[in-house]
Amino acid sequence: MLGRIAIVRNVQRTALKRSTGCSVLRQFSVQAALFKQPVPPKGRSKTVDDINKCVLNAKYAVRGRIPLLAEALKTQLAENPESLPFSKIINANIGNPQQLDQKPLSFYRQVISLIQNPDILNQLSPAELSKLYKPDVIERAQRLLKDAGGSVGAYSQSQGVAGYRETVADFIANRDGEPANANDIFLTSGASGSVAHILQLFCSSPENGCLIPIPQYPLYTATLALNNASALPYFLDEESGWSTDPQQIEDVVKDAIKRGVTPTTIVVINPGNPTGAILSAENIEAIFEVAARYGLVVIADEVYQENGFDDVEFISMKKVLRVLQKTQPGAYDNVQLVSLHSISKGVSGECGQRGGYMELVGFSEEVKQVILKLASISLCPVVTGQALVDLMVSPPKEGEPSYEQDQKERNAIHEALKERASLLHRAFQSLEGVSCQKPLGAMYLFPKIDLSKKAIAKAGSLGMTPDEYYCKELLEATGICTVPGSGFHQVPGTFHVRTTFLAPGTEWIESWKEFHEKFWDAHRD
Ligand SMILES: Cc1ncc(COP(=O)(O)O)c(C=O)c1O
Repeated sequence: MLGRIAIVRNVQRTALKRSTGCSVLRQFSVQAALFKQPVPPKGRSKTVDDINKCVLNAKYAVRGRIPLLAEALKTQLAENPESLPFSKIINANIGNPQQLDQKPLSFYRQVISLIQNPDILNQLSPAELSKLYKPDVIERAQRLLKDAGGSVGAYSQSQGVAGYRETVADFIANRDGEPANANDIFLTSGASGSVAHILQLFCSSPENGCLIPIPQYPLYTATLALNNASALPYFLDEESGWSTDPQQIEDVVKDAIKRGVTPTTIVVINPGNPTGAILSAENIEAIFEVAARYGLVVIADEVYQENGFDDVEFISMKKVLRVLQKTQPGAYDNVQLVSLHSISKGVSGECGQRGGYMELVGFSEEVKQVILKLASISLCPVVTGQALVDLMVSPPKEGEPSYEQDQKERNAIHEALKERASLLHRAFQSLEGVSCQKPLGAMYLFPKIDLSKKAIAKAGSLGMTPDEYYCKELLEATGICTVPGSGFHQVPGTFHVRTTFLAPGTEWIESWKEFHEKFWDAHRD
């Protein structure tokens, strides 16, 4: 009761204080007092103005304005299929293979089905089981379950299941011909989880920063924005197949230091997203030279290492580092490398299952413990995602029962991707005002579109960047959803569009060509 009276008095006092002639409020407070209604104190609801500015500043173009418009059009199509000039949305905006009809590899899913439902293993007789699953599927499922402590529903070690990390270490050792240690491997929720950990560690304020390639994958600028750290762009050279210029990298480092920003890390995406370029061993050596001179942690984003075409060999950064360390003893001992891989890409395409790993090279035990602490804050990555990492790095081997079927499926995916990449590349080459570097790997093309002054002015009048305007018009005319090059950053004054070549069929390529011709004619200067 006393509390209520106090509240009423408060209301009266506040109303009186604010009133200065406002009789309505005074009347209200008198009424409230009369009826002795409790007026609970109320805090202000939070609005966008209250949100952490770092979060507000972070941008992520692959799920930006154009994909949002695509979602709205998808809903419109579902409600009224005749209302648009196309019958479906083609999601060429994101490297999400299974959204675009890529079939999951049977071996993976058979093993996963058993570890998710171990009753099948435990309750069926061996004869019944062998009718459903090949022996190597059963063996792998049993091993994965045992390594995980019996159930994938239990938290694992924060660093990832030890047995799975052993498999990853074996894979790296075979790939590079250099030893790898399971203690240096962290299993993560996709490569994105690794990036979040490493950038959080070394990029924590505007006074330190990370060198990122331009064009870049927006995960990097977004994560740096979340950490309120500086992105230090270095430009890839489009005309020479998106090559990396070590002199320019060094200039960026020197310039940052002059401005009071300490460069701590450098990102190298190889094979490149969105460029599709693959770095040569010489290119990689030159990057390590700069990294060694300025003490930069090298983040090697190698999630597309399986996506190579035209026999251009992918060489891991770890392998090149080890060669440098052997041939020039002492000169590269200080280099620290974090290399990333993921189940989302390659022929696996298991983006939704969130699995990946990072290998740490050249870090002290103390630093690794801090990374472990960071990993333990989110307990552990999804355990089935971890199991898929094991499956990705150790597919059925020749002579094993699932080998032939698995190879057939892998080759079919690989060939389809290669064919579509070259088809789309040829289509872009044939379009007026468009040039496009030949993709050597990854899943994307990044054509340059020399938009006219008229198109640029029209975009400005709509409050859009010119490439965003092109993407919007493309989407509204054909249903093809792409990402404006500005989301990946680009040389000022140039305009690009990023598209995946994952979408099946060729009709969408034809409708893009038709759209472009009309757009071009309508926007001639
Ligand atoms: C270059 C690059 N790195 C990292 C990622 C994130 O991959 P994940 O799904 O493993 O988090 C992507 C996704 O498209 C990517 O293109």
